Amino acid sequence: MQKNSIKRYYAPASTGNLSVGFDLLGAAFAPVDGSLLGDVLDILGEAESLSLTISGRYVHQLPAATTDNLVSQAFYAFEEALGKTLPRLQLHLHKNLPVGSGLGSSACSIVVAFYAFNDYFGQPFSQTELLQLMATAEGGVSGSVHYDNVAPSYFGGLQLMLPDSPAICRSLPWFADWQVVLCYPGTVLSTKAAREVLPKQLSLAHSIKFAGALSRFVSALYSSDDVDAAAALQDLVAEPARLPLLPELTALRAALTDAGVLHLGISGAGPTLFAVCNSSAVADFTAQYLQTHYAKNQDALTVVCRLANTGARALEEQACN
Ligand SMILES: Nc1ncnc2c1ncn2[C@@H]1O[C@H](COP(=O)(O)OP(=O)(O)OP(=O)(O)O)[C@@H](O)[C@H]1O
Ligand SMILES: N[C@@H](CCO)C(=O)O
Repeated sequence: MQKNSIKRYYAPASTGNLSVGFDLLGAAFAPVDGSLLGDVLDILGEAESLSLTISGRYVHQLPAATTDNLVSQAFYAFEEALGKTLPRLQLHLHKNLPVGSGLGSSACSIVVAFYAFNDYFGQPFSQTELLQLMATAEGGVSGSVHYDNVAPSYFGGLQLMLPDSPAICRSLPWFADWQVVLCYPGTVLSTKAAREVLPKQLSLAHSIKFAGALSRFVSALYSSDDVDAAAALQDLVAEPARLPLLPELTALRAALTDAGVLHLGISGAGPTLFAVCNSSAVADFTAQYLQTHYAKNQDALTVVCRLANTGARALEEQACN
């Protein structure tokens, strides 16, 4: 029997904001146990028309029509940006991230799709062009263009957005001993809805405080000052407005701070929470604590992670009959 090879691509989960940098900071994460946490896209071959099949733990949270899937939409956006008709692909998405979770689920599917198409069709777009296409697609979902999920999912690491500079974002240092526990409770919170509650304006004093906290965090990273970096992790923009959507946060933060957690914050637009820890013992305790006190149903997901040093990539080619 003849064997065909399928092309397999992966992009990691991400946390936008990282509390201190609303819309300007984002990090990609990978489980400490070496497993993958993100969506996988297979290009099975070419066909007369575009097709998309989907499997995975969170397939039930996706729109029923595959034409509404961001992966299908990414194909047509990629083709339109290229300005020429492309061969139709047979695609299969492994939907491993929960939708409307704050784990950058939409960004993850978008990133893996654009990355895969660019690789498959011979890299017609530069990294910056591809990032812009990803951000535009993400903006179509959330209602406004922000790079803090697509950039880390594409490049990996902790990314600072610099939208007015040619590179759009830059990688920041991180602390080797920092682990991040991600806990998705199993309930859906749409990014669009969580953005509608945000303040439309900030006062001058508030803007200065926000800029000061982000500058303090970035400066602490470059100075290898983990104590000051942890102290700077304060959300002065989104959290006050979103707290009514996540009423458990205050009590969880108090309990986990007592247990040695450096910071507990909202991952992206929520409802996932992220906890920064500087030892495996505290991270493991935190994962158990959040799973017991924050997880709400069978869709819940709690993972102890480290920063993902690599972002979107091709996985080893798979042989199939
Ligand atoms: N492949 C896909 N992955 C994720 N969402 C998809 C996909 N295809 C279509 N969608 C739709 O896109 C929307 C994604 O919503 P939203 O941006 O709130 O989720 P999210 O990306 O998980 O959140 P966040 O950006 O806060 O992490 C949903 O309406 C969902 O049905
Ligand atoms: N910065 C975005 C991230 C969404 O995941 C927000 O908080 O709305």
